[in-house]
Amino acid sequence: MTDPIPTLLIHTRAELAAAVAAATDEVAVVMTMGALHDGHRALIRAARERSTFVLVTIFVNPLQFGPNEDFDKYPRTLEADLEACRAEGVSVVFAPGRDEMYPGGAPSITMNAGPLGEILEGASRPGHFSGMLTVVEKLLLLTRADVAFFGEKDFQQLALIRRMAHDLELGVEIVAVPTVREPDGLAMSSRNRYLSADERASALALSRALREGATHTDPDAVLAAATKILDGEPGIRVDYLALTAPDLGPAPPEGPARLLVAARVGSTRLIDNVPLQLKGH
Ligand SMILES: Nc1ncnc2c1ncn2[C@@H]1O[C@H](COP(=O)(O)OP(=O)(O)OP(=O)(O)O)[C@@H](O)[C@H]1O
Ligand SMILES: CC(C)(CO)[C@@H](O)C(=O)[O-]
Ligand code: BAL
Repeated sequence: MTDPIPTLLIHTRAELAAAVAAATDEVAVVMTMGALHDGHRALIRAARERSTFVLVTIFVNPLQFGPNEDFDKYPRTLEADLEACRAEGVSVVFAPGRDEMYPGGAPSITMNAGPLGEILEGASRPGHFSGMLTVVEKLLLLTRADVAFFGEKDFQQLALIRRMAHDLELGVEIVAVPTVREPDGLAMSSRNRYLSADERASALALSRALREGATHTDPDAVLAAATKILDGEPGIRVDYLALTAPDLGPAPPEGPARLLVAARVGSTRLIDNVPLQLKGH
């Protein structure tokens, strides 16, 4: 059903300030890099349940891409994104250009993601989390967000944003939304559109491995079951398979814990994770 309030598309900080000043409800923010899919729409719906004023940001942030990553080819689909936002009753879409986000060029002062920014995704993508946190912090301030919604699909990102909000007293509530999957289990991701049919079939090994691992309650059995499936799929190159606690520290003997995976399928890098119920032993 289309919301009766038309979605406003804006590109500048001045327009954003005016839109936020006119808000008559909590400012509920969903940050994205565009190429919206049903995972993003779940975030938007969660935000809509919370507030009548939902603000979606669309910005492919150059600061969080490494020199050999996919910044240039990252899908940019503003018209379709706007349609999705209209259908979900979004009040405002803020889609700034690079100069609007980083006037004067790349900032000389950026966020430090700390030790949690160095492991897993951070080890494979140096500087990624510093760039991500820098833009998230700027967007939280520019939107004057009361509450912001992030997907569990990017679990380490979510953990870091929570920690930044806590450690720096940002005064914003961070809400996590569970991962939305395709019917066959593949976690939705804008990068799935890079996959050929064969690569997509290979990519299913990630969710299958996590699902199989999560049927076990002993950490060694979890890892062994997941590894067996990943090793049996020649079309992927595993970057890491890791069992961690919710804050991404070492896993405790009792749950809750999480199983995370990252792998390359052709030239596409995908990530996924699931919660675990571990038993003490
Ligand atoms: N399948 C999903 N389920 C729930 N949330 C998701 C899903 N995919 C992305 N999100 C969330 O949407 C927000 C914006 O993510 P982003 O625009 O990077 O999309 P993406 O699909 O993760 O893209 P990519 O993985 O290609 O970078 C993030 O909070 C992210 O965790
Ligand atoms: C949070 C985010 C929008 C910051 O650029 C991005 O990392 C993403 O889309 O997950
Ligand atoms: N989806 C997380 C943002 C990134 O991969 O750059």
